[in-house]
Amino acid sequence: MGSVEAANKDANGSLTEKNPTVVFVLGGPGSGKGTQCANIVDNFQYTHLSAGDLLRAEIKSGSENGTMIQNMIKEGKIVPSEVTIKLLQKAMKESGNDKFLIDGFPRNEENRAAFEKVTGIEPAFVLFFDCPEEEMERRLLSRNQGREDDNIETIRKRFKVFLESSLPVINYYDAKGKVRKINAARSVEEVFETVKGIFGPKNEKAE
Ligand SMILES: Nc1ncnc2c1ncn2[C@@H]1O[C@H](COP(=O)(O)OP(=O)(O)OP(=O)(O)O)[C@@H](O)[C@H]1O
Ligand SMILES: Nc1ccn([C@@H]2O[C@H](COP(=O)(O)O)[C@@H](O)[C@H]2O)c(=O)n1
Repeated sequence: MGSVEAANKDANGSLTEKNPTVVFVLGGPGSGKGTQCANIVDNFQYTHLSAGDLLRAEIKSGSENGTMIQNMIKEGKIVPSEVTIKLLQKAMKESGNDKFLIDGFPRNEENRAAFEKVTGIEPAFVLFFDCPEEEMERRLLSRNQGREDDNIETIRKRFKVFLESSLPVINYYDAKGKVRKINAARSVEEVFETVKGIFGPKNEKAE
């Protein structure tokens, strides 16, 4: 048996010897996080969990939190950690995997500290997709997925929240040497070449 110090908590917050590997995937709205996560899942043994997708699914499910979440998303605000972390824990448990790309989380200091406290999990590293606002704005306005927050008014609010609340989280992990910063203002293929180099051959899926 390993030491308790070496142990993590499982998705329900109980101590376990199992060590899930978590990679946080961060970057501004429209920087290409979801697109690159899909490529990573195709090539490596990771499960992709998008906090935004989980919150949108929660609205659709008719949950009692649905209206609150919908209003927060429309305003580009960050939903309280308690809600998002519960959704992430459930999805982690249901996946049966132990390697996760957690996309769009932690979005602020409250998200970061609460996740660490509740799960005991520290990320292996943090992918940071760095992209100029003008490019992110162009991408979001032509995404055409019917998202209620892909309008110029909400996009501006999301950019502000990214700068004020999410960048400090990236800086926190950068000070710990955990950030892998990627120039996201290139083609999807070029960005993925860099991403592949970060994951390396170890977790690559067999052909
Ligand atoms: N490197 C790229 N070059 C051009 N367009 C891209 C690139 N990466 C993604 N896109 C497109 O930009 C849009 C936003 O990409 P994506 O949804 O992956 O971003 P995101 O960071 O996950 O956004 P959000 O945080 O808003 O969910 C999509 O329409 C996607 O097809
Ligand atoms: N940790 C998070 C992640 C997302 N949200 C809310 O969802 C919106 C959309 O997120 P995407 O990652 O899909 O762009 C985001 O603007 C927030 O309103 C959240 O609250 N907490």
